[in-house]
Amino acid sequence: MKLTKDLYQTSLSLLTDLYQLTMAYGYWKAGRSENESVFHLFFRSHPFKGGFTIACGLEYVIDYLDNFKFSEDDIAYLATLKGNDDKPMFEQGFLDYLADLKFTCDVEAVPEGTVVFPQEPLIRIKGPIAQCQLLETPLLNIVNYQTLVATKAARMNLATKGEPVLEFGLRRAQGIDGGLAASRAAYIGGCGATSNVLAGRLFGIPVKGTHAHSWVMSFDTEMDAFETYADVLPNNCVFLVDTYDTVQGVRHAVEVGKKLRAQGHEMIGVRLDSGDLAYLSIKAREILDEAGFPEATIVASNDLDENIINSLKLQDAKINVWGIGTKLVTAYDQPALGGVYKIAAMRKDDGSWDYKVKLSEQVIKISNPGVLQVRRFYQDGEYIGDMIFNEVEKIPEVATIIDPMDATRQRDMPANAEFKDLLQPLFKSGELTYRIPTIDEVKAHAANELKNFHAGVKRFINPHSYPVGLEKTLSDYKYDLIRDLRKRKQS
Ligand SMILES: Nc1ncnc2c1ncn2[C@@H]1O[C@H](COP(=O)(O)OP(=O)(O)OP(=O)(O)O)[C@@H](O)[C@H]1O
Ligand SMILES: O=P(O)(O)OC[C@H]1O[C@H](OP(=O)(O)OP(=O)(O)O)[C@H](O)[C@@H]1O
Ligand SMILES: O=C(O)c1cccnc1
Ligand SMILES: [Mg+2]
Repeated sequence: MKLTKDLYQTSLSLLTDLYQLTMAYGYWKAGRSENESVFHLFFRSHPFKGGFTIACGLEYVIDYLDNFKFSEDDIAYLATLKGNDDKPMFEQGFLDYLADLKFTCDVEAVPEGTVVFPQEPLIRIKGPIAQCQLLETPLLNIVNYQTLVATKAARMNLATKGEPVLEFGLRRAQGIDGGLAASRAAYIGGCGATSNVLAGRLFGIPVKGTHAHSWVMSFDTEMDAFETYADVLPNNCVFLVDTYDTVQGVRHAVEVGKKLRAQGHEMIGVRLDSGDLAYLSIKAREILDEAGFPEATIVASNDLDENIINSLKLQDAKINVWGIGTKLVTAYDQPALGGVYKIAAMRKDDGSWDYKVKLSEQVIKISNPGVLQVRRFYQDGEYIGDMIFNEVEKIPEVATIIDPMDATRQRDMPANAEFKDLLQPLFKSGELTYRIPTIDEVKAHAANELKNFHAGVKRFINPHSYPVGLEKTLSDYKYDLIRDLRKRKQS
């Protein structure tokens, strides 16, 4: 395969599971492909046993939808697919339909960087069912991973309490696109910069870095290595001090730092990459301070995550910059977000909606019917609860929310609370109507959002569960529908 030509210049419309295409074929053949439907993309529980999730990936989704089209090359490939009888899987009429297909859906979504909760639709797609169906896999592929990594990054940045986190993960990321998407999501989640130069180029993220052990090892002495680096990049010196003996390494950095200063440059600092990072950072701080480098930064790296950062903070570690790779970009302790995409309504001939529910023995897996919107209530600058409601039905004055997992848990939102609706219009009849924010706006939005939640939601151990519920008439309707479906199942 010629990687760049075949993979990166192809249309992404085939980036879907085969069953989406066979279902689209079925809808078309049965004369149902244009029937209007509503699908929601949502997840069922927070990753990392946490209390919050940062929505991410929407700009990719917008780009995907805006370019959604089957090229001649795609159609030619689909024409080669065969069924079990060795005959073409799809008839020509369907391939012609795909070749002429234009994206015509209405799309609403929660802006990237917004803090979101289980059961809340992140994206809502309304339009011809064949189109909605084809989008399930690519949308989940994009949103699940970026949301996961943005959330992991936010947790790590909460742990460092404002000290910069540098994302160093490219070498451990899940392939080429994984590496790029991770760098983007990590930046949105709060990281200050990435080592990934292509991500810097593509997304406008700051790039930063130090040097590796190989640099030191390629010289006869550590001093030689530091001095040569200082000659070449006098304004970019973060010396990696742990190749042989960390304390000795810090002393060598100080010596080179003094020479740099005499030449009018300032050493940025040192990096620790092994050993007891609490003990060694305290020791390094002492040496640097005594030698007249109180401003020198101490960067730490080595399999860090939010829990180790917390522990290092408790040990009074003197680390000011945190380099994190593997555990960030692989979302190490939970490598996938279980986001799903479910149908929630079909338009009837008389123009009204036929609402849909997926039954399950597990309450958490019963889907929510309706054309859903999320209303977030706030009081005195703090978010107090979210209400999932059916936008096309009238709702009572008093906002009562009912826990979708336990109908006995309900509460009324105060009448004087302010609110905002989270899902914003992106596409109207297939036309993009949304101003795509810059990545720095998205990052700032995520940081602001997190500030507005009670600290309990953000703690790592047994986080407070923020109130999210179904609006009362929606909840009642859902239970009626479930009872109805169960009765039908029995008969
Ligand atoms: N003071 C500390 N408290 C808690 N965790 C720490 C502390 N210092 C380092 N760690 C973490 O402990 C792990 C140490 O990993 P490991 O046992 O491989 O040691 P190492 O220093 O990398 O060893 P080596 O010297 O062989 O490279 C890393 O995840 C590191 O972030
Ligand atoms: O530890 P991470 O969070 O993944 O951060 C990135 C790591 O990548 C580099 O070393 P690498 O892991 O390639 O080698 P080493 O750990 O064996 O030195 C670097 O020195 C960091 O330790
Ligand atoms: O610049 C660094 O220090 C760096 C970059 C990638 C991985 N580890 C460290
Ligand atoms: Mg390593």
